[in-house]
Amino acid sequence: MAERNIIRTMLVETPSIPGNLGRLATAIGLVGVDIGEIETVQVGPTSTMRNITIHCESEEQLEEAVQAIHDLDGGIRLHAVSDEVLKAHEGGKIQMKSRMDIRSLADLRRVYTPGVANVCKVLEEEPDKAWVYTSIGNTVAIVTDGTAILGLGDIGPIAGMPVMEGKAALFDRFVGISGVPILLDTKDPDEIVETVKHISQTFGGVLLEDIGSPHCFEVEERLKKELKIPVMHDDQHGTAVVTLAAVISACRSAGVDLKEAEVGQIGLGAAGLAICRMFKAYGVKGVYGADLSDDAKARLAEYGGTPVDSLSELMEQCDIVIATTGCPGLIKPEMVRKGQVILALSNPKPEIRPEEALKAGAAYAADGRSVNNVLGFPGIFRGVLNARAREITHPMLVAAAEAIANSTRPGDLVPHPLDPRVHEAVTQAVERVAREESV
Ligand SMILES: NC(=O)c1ccc[n+]([C@@H]2O[C@H](COP(=O)([O-])OP(=O)(O)OC[C@H]3O[C@@H](n4cnc5c(N)ncnc54)[C@H](O)[C@@H]3O)[C@@H](O)[C@H]2O)c1
Ligand SMILES: O=C(O)C[C@H](O)C(=O)O
Ligand SMILES: [Mg+2]
Repeated sequence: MAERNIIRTMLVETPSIPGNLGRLATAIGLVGVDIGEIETVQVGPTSTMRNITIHCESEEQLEEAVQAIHDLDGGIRLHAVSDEVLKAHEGGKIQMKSRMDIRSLADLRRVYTPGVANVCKVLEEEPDKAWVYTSIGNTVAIVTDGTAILGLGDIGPIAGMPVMEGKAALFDRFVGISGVPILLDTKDPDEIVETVKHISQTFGGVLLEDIGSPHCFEVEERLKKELKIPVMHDDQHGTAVVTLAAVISACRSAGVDLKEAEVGQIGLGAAGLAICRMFKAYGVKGVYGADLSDDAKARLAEYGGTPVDSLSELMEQCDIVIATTGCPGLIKPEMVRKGQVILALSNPKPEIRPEEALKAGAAYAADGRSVNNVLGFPGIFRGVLNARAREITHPMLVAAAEAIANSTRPGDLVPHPLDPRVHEAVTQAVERVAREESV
């Protein structure tokens, strides 16, 4: 099936004559557009108004659908076409809310002055109690400099805010953590590190998001060293955790020993390099990697991977291929080898669509919508915050990957992100390792 990323809602009026809705649906379907929800908004004496959600491959296809409805006779009328996704973003996706009700003067005095002063004094004497008497221990900064927003590139922090708000919404929804987006107007590693250090007391942890390579490596390493709270670059380690989980599942289903498999990676930036490091540490012997940048390939070699110059050579050689380039359509169906596992993880569009890869002979294929770090980062942070761990360690990440793989139904590569059990399983696994490490 083709990628249908353009989602619109059409407000259509149909005269109340049986068969009209069928004619309308047929006209839309004939131009190749998918129909999603249909909501009846008004039933009048002579006609019915409905909101019809459609999923299109391109703007041209959307135009064709609009024209097809205009061409219908019998009084069917298209009143409006709206972008519901854009509309859903009006006002933003998150907000800071009070957990206390303030209705009486007594409430006011408890929440605010003078009552609050006593709490301040308690914390002055014992700052550690901030984890009990403030929201710090349940709040994570989501920090970006806007340099690698999804696969859209260096589009700046403001353009990246919808992604950061999305991550905050996921934190809240899956593990009850308050995520606070922080947009940095600098790409300079020294300035990023200094800024995050100066604001870090506000938070129980720091999630670095969509910070491009190679400066993301230095930024994360320095912050991990200099801060007393857990820091994780999601695009590196969140992605590596989920990728390892998907590959463990694929190998289980196929009866293949992952350690003996040949793994090929296309794109060795933040995500790609961390995946290589994770696989090598897991004991995978053959990790091969291609990238446009020689520096990126040199970094792969430092971690024990083998750089490869040609994409087709890599595709030919490897049992498992993982792409994180941000380059849609980079893998052509004719490059796919029968029986391969293909994870084309770039968002918003993959290097090859799973349907295409499977048709071309892949045994398992997935894209970045399902093999997505949303399966990892919420539970990883919940786990370390529960245990009050000061850092996120490699054994915690491996435990998270195994928890995700163990929560996967036979035949699937990863669990569904809306299944609360996966976030609970990751939380418990990470918390257990964190507590073991602290004794
Ligand atoms: N599914 C997920 O959970 C997930 C997580 C993180 C990143 N990603 C996706 O991975 C992609 C990369 O993200 P990143 O943070 O690693 O970015 P990045 O900029 O750090 O790395 C991208 C790398 O790909 C290389 N590259 C670009 N075009 C290439 C080509 N044609 N052939 C070979 N190499 C090429 C670049 O040189 C760079 O080293 C993005 O599209 C992002 O959405 C997905
Ligand atoms: O944001 C996502 O959906 C995953 C990942 O962090 C990415 O940058 O693509
Ligand atoms: Mg990201």
